[in-house]
Amino acid sequence: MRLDVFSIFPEYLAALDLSLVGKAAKSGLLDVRVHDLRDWTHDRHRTVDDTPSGGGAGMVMKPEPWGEALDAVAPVDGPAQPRLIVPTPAGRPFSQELAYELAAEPWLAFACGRYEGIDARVAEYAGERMRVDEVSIGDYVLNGGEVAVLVMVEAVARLLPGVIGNPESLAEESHSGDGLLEYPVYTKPTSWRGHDVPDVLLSGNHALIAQWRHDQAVRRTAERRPDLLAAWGGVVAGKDDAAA
Ligand SMILES: Nc1cc(-c2ccc3cc[nH]c3c2)n[nH]1
Repeated sequence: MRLDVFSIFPEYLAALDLSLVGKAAKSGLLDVRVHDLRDWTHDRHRTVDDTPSGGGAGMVMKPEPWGEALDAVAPVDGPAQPRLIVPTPAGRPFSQELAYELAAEPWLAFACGRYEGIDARVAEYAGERMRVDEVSIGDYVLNGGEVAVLVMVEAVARLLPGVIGNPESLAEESHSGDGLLEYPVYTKPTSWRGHDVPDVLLSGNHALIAQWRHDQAVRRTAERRPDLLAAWGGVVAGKDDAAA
């Protein structure tokens, strides 16, 4: 997978050189290219923003640098076009389902906005030749798209074959196949500062352990994300079990 990221703070994306994504890039599973949007400005101040049409507070990102950046990185007459992801509080919710969908794309491009956002015509223009998704990573407001891109790139990259060591662990995560939150995990020591690992996990009885983990996942989901439980539609062992 090729990933292009456009930002006026390219150093913000240095985190993509680390850990899982960094290793995937070094191994050739990912081709990560970070671009400074100001490389497509032509004035002495490398201007990327201007006042909002119609008035209002703050500044808006000018369309021209974005148009030139997209044309340079994904030429109109090129052999392929990326899927463009634009982080915004006004976007469709990012989800594990969308992460899996994006992980199947050969080429993603991320447009990091700043100020009050990017001139709306940029997404319109890009939409004439590539798929554009305006995406929110949650109902809270950041100062720019860079953090959202780091979140989405990590969520997507870890789904790529060969990126994480044990693909089986993907199946048991929160928001994975069964729609429940993941169960609590423990390791050694079995007793720590007066807190013990649940006995069932030391029993060696794999059927009992699996049942306990499922029950814990249902309980957690009922307590913390009743909305997911409704969607899950599974039979809760008993009202008391889930709520206790
Ligand atoms: N989910 C979410 C996205 C954002 C976001 C994304 C881009 C920009 C550009 C300027 N402010 C921004 C905020 N906040 N919260």
